[in-house]
Amino acid sequence: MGKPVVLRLGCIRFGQQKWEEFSKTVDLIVLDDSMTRAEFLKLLQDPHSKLENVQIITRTFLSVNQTGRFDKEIAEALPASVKAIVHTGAGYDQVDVEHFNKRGIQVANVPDIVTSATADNHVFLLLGALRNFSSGHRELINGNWEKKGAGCSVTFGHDPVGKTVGVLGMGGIGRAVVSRLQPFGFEKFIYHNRNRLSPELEAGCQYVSFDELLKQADIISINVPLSKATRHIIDETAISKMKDGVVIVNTSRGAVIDEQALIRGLQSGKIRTAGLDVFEFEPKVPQELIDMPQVLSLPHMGTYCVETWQKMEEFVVENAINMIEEGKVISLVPEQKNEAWIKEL
Ligand SMILES: O=CC(=O)O
Repeated sequence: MGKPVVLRLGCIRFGQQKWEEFSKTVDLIVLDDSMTRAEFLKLLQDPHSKLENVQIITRTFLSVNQTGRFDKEIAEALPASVKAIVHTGAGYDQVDVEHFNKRGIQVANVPDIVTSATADNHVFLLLGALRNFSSGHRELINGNWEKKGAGCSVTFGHDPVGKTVGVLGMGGIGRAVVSRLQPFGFEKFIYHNRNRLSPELEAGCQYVSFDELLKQADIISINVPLSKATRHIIDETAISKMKDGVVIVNTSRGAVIDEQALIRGLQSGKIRTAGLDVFEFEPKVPQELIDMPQVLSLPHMGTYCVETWQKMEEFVVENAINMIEEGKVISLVPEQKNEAWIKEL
């Protein structure tokens, strides 16, 4: 029997050693970076192409630039040999799981490894937005400190004291954000999830409805995955229910917020400041958001730490090895866990 065939989409940055060892045990296919979606689809459908027997496909977030989303069209075009898609990241919104389900293809992500780095990034943006550090940073970079003197024209920020943080999405990352923020002296932590957590996981945070969270929070910390249910969950209506001068922090996915509504909210002052790592149409960022000094922004760097990234890339290999040896990935995405065909494996 030949070696298992693995297709890797996207490049490896820090986990080369593990990938190199792995590549000795499999037939690893790496496609050219310049490949387009049309070329990828053509290759998948060609019965004589090198992808004919591929069993496992690993992909990175940025490989979407070559292949586009892993949607119905790709799911249906995959050769029958494909048994698993392993995504290098926690958020797998680029993969429409239902269509892979229909074909009995397992989908895996990298859940826990990203938690600390993403939560650190969130806390940086939250404190930075609360303190209006983006405004100060721009004054310094633009030379206004020297010209105008101490304080120049920076807008003052606010203390954590007396403020309520509303956490939308208290999964692993939301909880890590709360535990990091607790020593800073915030007044209260409230959260909203589809389901209430156990008291142990709540760790002193109060469970509230979505509307109550919007109404009570001085700072809204967004940590929900992007899905049909959460796309534009923060829209014009939601923003209108928030406190005047609210701070919004988003490190999950841009499309959780209606970006145009966010811009209007910032322009009117309803939203005082925002800390953003993610944008609705990445890598495109609206000029309004770039120009506003009250927006502290990063180009989706939540997991960009050498150590975290290396572990993510290595975990993808572990998932692939488990698939080869046991017929199952390690970290199956939650929506597949109760599928009958999975239970039979
Ligand atoms: O955005 C990063 C991730 O989903 O891991």
